[in-house]
Amino acid sequence: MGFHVDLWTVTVQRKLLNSVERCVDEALEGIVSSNAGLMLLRGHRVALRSDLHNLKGKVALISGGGSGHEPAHTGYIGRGMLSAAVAGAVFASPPPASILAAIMTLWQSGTSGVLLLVKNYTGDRLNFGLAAEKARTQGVHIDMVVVADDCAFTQPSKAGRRGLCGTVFIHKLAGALAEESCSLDVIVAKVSSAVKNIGTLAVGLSPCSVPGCLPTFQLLPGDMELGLGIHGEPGIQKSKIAFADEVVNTMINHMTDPSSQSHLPLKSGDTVVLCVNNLGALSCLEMAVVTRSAISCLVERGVHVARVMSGSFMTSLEMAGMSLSFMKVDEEILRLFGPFSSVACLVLKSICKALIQLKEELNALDRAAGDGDCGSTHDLAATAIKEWMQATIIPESPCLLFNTLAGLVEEKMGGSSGALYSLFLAAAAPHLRESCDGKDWAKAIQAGTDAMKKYGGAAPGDRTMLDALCPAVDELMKLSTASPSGHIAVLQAAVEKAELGAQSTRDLTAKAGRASYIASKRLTQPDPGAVAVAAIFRAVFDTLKGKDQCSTLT
Ligand SMILES: Nc1ncnc2c1ncn2[C@@H]1O[C@H](COP(=O)(O)OP(=O)(O)O)[C@@H](O)[C@H]1O
Ligand SMILES: O=C[C@H](O)COP(=O)(O)O
Ligand SMILES: [Mg+2]
Ligand SMILES: [Mn+2]
Repeated sequence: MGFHVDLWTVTVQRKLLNSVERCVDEALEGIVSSNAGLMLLRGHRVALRSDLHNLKGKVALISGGGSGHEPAHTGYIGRGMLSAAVAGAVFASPPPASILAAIMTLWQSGTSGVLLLVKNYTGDRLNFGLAAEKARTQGVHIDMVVVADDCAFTQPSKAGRRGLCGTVFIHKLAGALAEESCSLDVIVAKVSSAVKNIGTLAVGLSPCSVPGCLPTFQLLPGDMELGLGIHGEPGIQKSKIAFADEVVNTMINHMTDPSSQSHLPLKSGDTVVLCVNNLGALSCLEMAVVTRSAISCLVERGVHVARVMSGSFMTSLEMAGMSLSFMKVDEEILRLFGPFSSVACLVLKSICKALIQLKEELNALDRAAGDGDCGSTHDLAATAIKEWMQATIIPESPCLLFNTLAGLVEEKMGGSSGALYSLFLAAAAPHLRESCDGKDWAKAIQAGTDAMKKYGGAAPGDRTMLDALCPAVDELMKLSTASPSGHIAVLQAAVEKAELGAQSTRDLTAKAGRASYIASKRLTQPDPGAVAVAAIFRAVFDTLKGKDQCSTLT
C-alpha cells in the first residue's frame, strides 16, 4: 500500500499553521492580541502603536515588507522604535494601499512627518515609493530611507545590496531620534549617514520554505551556503560546514575585504554595535557559541564592541543559519542606541568619583559618630561599581541596572549603609520595569526610601542618611507631574533639600545607628551617611544638568 503524501503534507503540515492563505493574518492577530501596546488597522495587514496620541508632534516611523522575517517588522513597534509596520504575504512586498493607509492614519493623528524605513528589495522600493508619492499629493510631510547592508556580493548588481538585519539598527536609531522630537529632515540625514556604516553577511545550513511551497533551495547535509539572502536567495559560495570560529572569521574577513565594493571598512580602534541574528532554526547553544566567536574575532582586530544583540531579529522562516551585522558608531550614535545607559554611565561615573573623593571626610565624620568606616564603605561601593562598568555593558533597562547595583552594593559595600542602599535599589527596581517616565521614577524612589525606613527602623529626625534623603524625595515626587523638560528643576530642588538636610543633622539627637550610643554633646558634626546621600544627589544633578540633550533619565 503506497503512501499518498501530497504537497500539503510535505510542506505546510511541517509547519504548525491553519492555512497558507491566512497564516500572515493569523500571525498578526496573535502578535497584536498578545501586546497591549499594539493595534491592527482594520482591513489591512498593518499593526500600529495603540498610543498614537503620544506621537503628536513627533515623526512617525513605518517599516515593513514581506512576512516570514519575524519579529521584523511588527515586533519593532513601540516607544523609541517603529510607529507602524506593514506586512506583505510571506516573502512578498505589501500592497501600496495598505502602506498608504498606515501613512495617513499616522499623519492624521498629528505626527509632524512620516519616515518610511525600507529594506532594499525592488518590490518594497516600488510599493513604499508609490504610497509615499500618493501621500505627498495629500500634503503629507514624508520621506523614505532604503537600507542596503548586504556584504555578500563584491560587485553588487544594479538592484544594489540587499536589505538585511542591519535594518533593525536603523529602526533603533530613527526611533531614538524621533523620540527626542527631531525633525524629519534631521532623522533622514542622520539615518542615511548611519546606513553607510552597516554591514551584514549571512550563512545558511538549511533552506527555508514558504508555507505551501517546497524549500527555496537545496543544501546537502553537511554543506553550508555563505552570503545567502533572507528569502533563501543564493549566496556567494557553498562549502562544507566548518567550526564556528572559522566560519565567523571567514565572514568578517569577507565583510571587511577592501577589494569588495560591498565591504565595511573596519580598523583597529573602531567601535561597533554587533548583532548576531538567528535566521530561524539555529539552537540557542549554537547562537551563544557564534556570539562568542564574533565578539572575540572583532576584539582580536582591536575593534571595541560597545553593544551586542544576539537572538532572532530578522529571520528567514525555519532556516538554520545566522547573519552577522555590525555598525560603526560614535558617541552620539551610541547614546541614541542606548539613551538611558549612556546617561546612566555618566551619572554612575560622577557618583563614584564624588564618593571616592569624600572617603577621608566621611571616615572622619564617622570616627566622631560611629566606627570610622563610612567613607571606606562608600569607597568600596564606588570602586566595585567602577570595576563593573569597565567589565560590562550597562543595561538599557533601569530596572535591570538597579537590581545589578543592589547586588553589587550588598556584596561589596559592607556596613549598615551597604545593606540600606541595597534595600533601596532592590525595592525601587520593580517600579522601573515597564517604563521609566517621571511618575515611575517618583514611585521607585519612594519605594526605595520606604524600604530603608521599614527595615532600618529609623525615621527622619533620627540623625541618619534619611535626613538628607527624605526631604529630597519629597521634592522628587513632583517628577510625577512635571514635564520631562522640567525634571532638571525638580532635581535641583531635591539636591538643595538633601544638602540642607545633611547639614541639619549637626543639631539632631541620634536615635538610630551607632551614633545613638554616643552622647549628644559629642555629636557636633553632620551625619556621614547624610553627607554621602547629599553628595550622590549633587553628582546626579551636575551630570544631568551638563548633558543638554538629556535633562532627564526617562
Ligand atoms: N537604621 C538606619 N537607617 C538609616 N540610616 C542609617 C541607619 N543606621 C545607620 N544609618 C546610616 O549609616 C551611616 C553609617 O554607615 P556605615 O558606616 O557604612 O555603617 P556602619 O554604621 O554599620 O559602620 C550613618 O551615618 C547613617 O547615616
Ligand atoms: O520579503 C520580501 C521583501 O520585503 C520584498 O520582496 P519582493 O521585492 O521580492 O516583493
Ligand atoms: Mg560605620
Ligand atoms: Mn522579505
